[in-house]
Amino acid sequence: MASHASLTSPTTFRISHVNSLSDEDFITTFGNVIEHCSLVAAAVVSSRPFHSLQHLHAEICSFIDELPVKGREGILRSHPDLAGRAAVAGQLTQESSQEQKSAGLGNLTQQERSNLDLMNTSYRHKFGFPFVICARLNKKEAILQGLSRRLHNSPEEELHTGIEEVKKIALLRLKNLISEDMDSKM
Ligand SMILES: NC(=O)N[C@H]1NC(=O)NC1=O
Repeated sequence: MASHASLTSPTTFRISHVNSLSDEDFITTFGNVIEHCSLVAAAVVSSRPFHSLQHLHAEICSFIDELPVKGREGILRSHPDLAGRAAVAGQLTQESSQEQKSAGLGNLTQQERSNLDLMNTSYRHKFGFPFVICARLNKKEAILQGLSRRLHNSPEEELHTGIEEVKKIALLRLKNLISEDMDSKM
């Protein structure tokens, strides 16, 4: 089973190349670093030049942190349920599909699937957004345990925790797209 940061991407860019992309190409390339939220890439494009992958990630995180509650909830709502309807219908983004597979979510027992479905539904009902966790940093057992535990949290705690998970997902997606080599000084 794959562990974190081990998913491969066909192309990795040097940070100098990232800084030289047209705005349009930058948004196309980084448009799904935050799932279905190309607005985030469009927002940080004007912060170039970035001196490193971490710098780009920090700009993305600051933009998200400055959003009002509705905006941060919207980011969470842009994520598909883990092993949910979109996954079953084969409608996940390539990134999400790989991440969910790496956690073993493509390989659930019937019992695990029905637990996950029930808890995903309860979670959405309680908080109004889906349960979000960085699948590449967790195996399916940890995801099920985390979901069961987090269901007891307050909406404020879950908004915070979900967004922190989105930032972890974004960092790993960026690592798939940008090489961290000697060139990362620009
Ligand atoms: N619901 C949810 O956590 N989805 C996400 N997690 C992840 O690692 N990739 C996703 O799409």
